[in-house]
Amino acid sequence: MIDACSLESRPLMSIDDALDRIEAAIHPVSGAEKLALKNALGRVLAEPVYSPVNIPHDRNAAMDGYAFASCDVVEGQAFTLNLAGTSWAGRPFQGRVQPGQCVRIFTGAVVPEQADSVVMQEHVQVRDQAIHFPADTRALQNIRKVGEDVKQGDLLCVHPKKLTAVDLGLLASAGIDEVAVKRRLKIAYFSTGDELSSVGKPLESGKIYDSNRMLLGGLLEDPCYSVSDLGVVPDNRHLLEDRFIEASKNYDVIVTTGGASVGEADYVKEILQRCGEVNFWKIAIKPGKPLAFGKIGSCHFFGLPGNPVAVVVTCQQIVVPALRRLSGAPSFKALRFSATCTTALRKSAGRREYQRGILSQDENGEFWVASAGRQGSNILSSMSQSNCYIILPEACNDVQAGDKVTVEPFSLLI
Ligand SMILES: Nc1nc2c(c(=O)[nH]1)N[C@H]1C(S)=C(S)[C@@H](COP(=O)(O)OP(=O)(O)OC[C@H]3O[C@@H](n4cnc5c(N)ncnc54)[C@H](O)[C@@H]3O)O[C@H]1N2
Ligand code: MOO
Repeated sequence: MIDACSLESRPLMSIDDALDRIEAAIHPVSGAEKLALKNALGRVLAEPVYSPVNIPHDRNAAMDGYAFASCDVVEGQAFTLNLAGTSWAGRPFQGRVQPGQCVRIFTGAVVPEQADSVVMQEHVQVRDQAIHFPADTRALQNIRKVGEDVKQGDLLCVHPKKLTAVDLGLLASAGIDEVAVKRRLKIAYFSTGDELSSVGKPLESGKIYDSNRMLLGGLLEDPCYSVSDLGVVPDNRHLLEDRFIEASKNYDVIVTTGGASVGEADYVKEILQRCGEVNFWKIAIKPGKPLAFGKIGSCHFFGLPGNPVAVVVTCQQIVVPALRRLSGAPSFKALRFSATCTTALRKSAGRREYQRGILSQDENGEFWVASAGRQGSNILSSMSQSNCYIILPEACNDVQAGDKVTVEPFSLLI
């Protein structure tokens, strides 16, 4: 698709252009499967769901109290009605409410057909079977109408939608016990590098523990993905090429880390070019510059840089949005807003930087952010201590304490 030499000499592509190229290259999977509702949390709905019923199904009481007919009320006058029986939630009153009668009723219980009002029990006086209603009793209150939440035939859940706990509750309230969801994506990831040793083994001289597979395993945890850890592949052209080709036959997406740059043992982009297509390589972000995106056969390929923080940033900012698109989920924009930076930040113009920050909110609602410390793309400890990205635009230089910066919290809870 693109030749290697021209890739080397180009100015770096912006992350916005890279995201546009990914959007153009990736189309949602078409396969779907039926799932029991209780197993569908986090999955992407494959078709819209309409309600087969009215919710509520029956008129029912919103309060514990007494149900009566408004025609028994003379406005502005106290009145007394005789108790005809009880309507329990799940066990409706079976008889007819005659003029001059009322029914004991509990929240959620069906309101007898002849009644149109419920008064809270705190507002009446009970003497034997006679219920005394005060002069200020209001009729036509405290009744939930048939279909007031959802009407039969209404759209319950739009598609595409990633089903939340609330959606499952809503679908259950309509009696739906099975939904059609998009099939799960098959994703493989592996680390590349001769220096890597898996955790659990003693560390030989010159080796480091492989943290990237642990990172990716966590970052790619999602009910829409079936994720396979394919281990560590050494820096060997033939082995790597074999692994790429083999994995591309069995997975929708391959994510690798390491070997994406220009060192003598960095083979990822070269092999991707030989056995597939490179869509782009290198983007103007820090960390994460030497990211390679392309395809081998029908399998999408993300070659992430080896530095662990670059893995986190590229996975969150680039791979996850791409996977969401492929899974059929609607696109999702992370919340970004302005905060006052309390520390100076080093930055040179050129690449967009995703610095690690610690965000807080004061009692006046103002947002403040401080650097989480050292920003090297090998410094995973400051990433672990941070709770947001401080996003510094390409053209931005050093930031002074007191400057406004854009932040993106890792979660909505800071
Ligand atoms: N001459 C240049 N050198 C480098 C450039 C450049 O443009 N010109 N870019 C730098 C940038 S930016 C990055 S990011 C790294 C990325 O390099 P690679 O993707 O080729 O990654 P490696 O060289 O394999 O590893 C980099 C670093 O990360 C450690 N690593 C690798 N895998 C793991 C793992 N699974 N767990 C933990 N740590 C890992 C590795 O040991 C290296 O220290 O290139 C710069 N160089
Ligand atoms: O892009 Mo690298 O991740 O800056 O260090």
